[in-house]
Amino acid sequence: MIETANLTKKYGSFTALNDLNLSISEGTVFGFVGQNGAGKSTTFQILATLMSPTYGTVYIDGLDIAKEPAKVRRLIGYMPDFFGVYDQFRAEEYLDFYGASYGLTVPERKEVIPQLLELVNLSHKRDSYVDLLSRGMKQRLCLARSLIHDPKVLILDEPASGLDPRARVEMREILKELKTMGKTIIISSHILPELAEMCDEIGVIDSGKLVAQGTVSDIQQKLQQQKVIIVNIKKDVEQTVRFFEDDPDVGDLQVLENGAIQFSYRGTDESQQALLKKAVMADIPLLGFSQLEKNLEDVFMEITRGAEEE
Ligand SMILES: Nc1ncnc2c1ncn2[C@@H]1O[C@H](COP(=O)(O)OP(=O)(O)OP(=O)(O)O)[C@@H](O)[C@H]1O
Repeated sequence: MIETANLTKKYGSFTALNDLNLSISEGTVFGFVGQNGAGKSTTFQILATLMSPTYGTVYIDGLDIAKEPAKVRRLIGYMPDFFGVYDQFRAEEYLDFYGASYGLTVPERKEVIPQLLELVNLSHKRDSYVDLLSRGMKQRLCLARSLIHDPKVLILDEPASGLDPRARVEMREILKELKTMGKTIIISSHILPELAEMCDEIGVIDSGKLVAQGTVSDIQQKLQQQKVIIVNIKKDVEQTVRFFEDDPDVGDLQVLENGAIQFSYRGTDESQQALLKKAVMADIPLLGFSQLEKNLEDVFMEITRGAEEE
């Protein structure tokens, strides 16, 4: 549904996007994650036909966005990260204004606007002035606005930013509903765990490059090839350190304050099993031998740091 090839954007001599290749199939909720300044908004503005790339192509539903931008705009709903709301409008009027600008007739608007207000839980605020709505409500209204012409594809730039946990959960529930309606959704955030909960696939962008793409578990697995092992012992620290240091797959070994030994391990699951067996046979007084689970935030920090060091 969304295909980018070698997408590159330069601002003067600064490269904000560097050969970005994305492939997002229909009905997918795709999370686009990266730190501040990674290139998320730049990508989204290009996808939304608001900015031209310096180089590269984008196809949305088979249409080349450079050649048929008007058709593409009918297909997409875009929610920018900063949105101006027209404060003098009430919520319902605001949607009516956008509906009219998309060419919806009065009867069409009368039908669709109550449905959208219901979808984003704002039916009770239909007559409230937009500037009196809370941040979360404004964000939901903006989402409703991006849906007014029933687009197939939604491009949502940090829709959950600045929301409190409750408002984030509400936003997540709405996105789930949109997914069941068959929409293809690309959504950005700088918080990986937040996206992981609601997305089928994740792309990680760093300094304008896509550094990882796949399902959340794919990415986690890929990044956990270098494991961290913790060995708990109460005695024979030196002998234990020597034993593990002898293994070629062990690195960065250190004795922690609580006396446990920690090291990184490059071997396979099978060789890890063999190492544990060998330790038991060698009478190492093991109390514990465990693999440190990295959480998603650790994983994200690791990949983005990795790209910086290249
Ligand atoms: N109009 C512009 N002129 C020059 N540089 C720009 C312009 N717009 C963005 N940049 C730079 O391009 C890089 C990518 O910016 P972009 O807004 O796409 O990042 P982002 O991932 O959306 O960040 P954030 O999470 O902070 O919104 C940044 O270094 C930014 O400073």
